[in-house]
Amino acid sequence: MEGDQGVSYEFRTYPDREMLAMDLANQIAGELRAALSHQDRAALAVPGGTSPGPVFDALCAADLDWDRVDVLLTDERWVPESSERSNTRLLRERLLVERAAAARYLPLYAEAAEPEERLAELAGAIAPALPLAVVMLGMGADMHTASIFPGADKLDEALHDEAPILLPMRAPGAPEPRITLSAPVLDGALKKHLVIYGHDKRDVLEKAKGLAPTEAPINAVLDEAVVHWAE
Ligand SMILES: O=C1O[C@H](COP(=O)(O)O)[C@@H](O)[C@H](O)[C@H]1O
Repeated sequence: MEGDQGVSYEFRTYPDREMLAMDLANQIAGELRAALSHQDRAALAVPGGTSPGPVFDALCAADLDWDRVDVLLTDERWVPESSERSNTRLLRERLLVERAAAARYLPLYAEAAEPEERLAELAGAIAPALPLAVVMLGMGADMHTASIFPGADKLDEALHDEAPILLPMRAPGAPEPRITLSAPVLDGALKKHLVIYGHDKRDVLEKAKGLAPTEAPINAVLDEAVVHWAE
């Protein structure tokens, strides 16, 4: 296990991204099966961005009771699904296909100019699905995870122990408003996986060690997680 200051995680290195994607998809499928063996439904939260696509490609074919799985994003850019920047679009194209098409999708976006207009309604649909059985996370070069960015307007609220399920978020590095699951919801998942590729992100994770979550939001969700890394 690596980490410090109360944040301890396992770091797994893979020979390449393909192996990482296959192995992680198998692990997540196994964790969902295990959850479904003792509960009616299980929730899986997944990131958007550039990293998760290959894992989705493998996971969508997993043999499990997808009709008892709730799938949601860890965060969304406040853009319609027609946008290239929509995380929902990625999910629909690469995860909610094949066997996984039977899963129930809990959206983080609904048509409105600003996330605040639909926040209560979206959070209300997610509440019964919690706690998450499994969360897969990504991390940006600025140490953000989901849409919990350093310097964001609602950073403190999102990190707070009593944070609501969902928060709208605006940050200097994010071109559009965001909506994100809060840190306690992400951290409360029974199984947590972080996927990162390349030496730059490995260095970023190393530099995050010892930093407060306000500087390195990834530290708010990393304890007891498994980090999956390939070049
Ligand atoms: O904007 C986002 O960025 C992070 C990291 O994305 P990546 O492309 O560097 O993997 C992602 O985890 C998050 O879901 C997404 O909205």
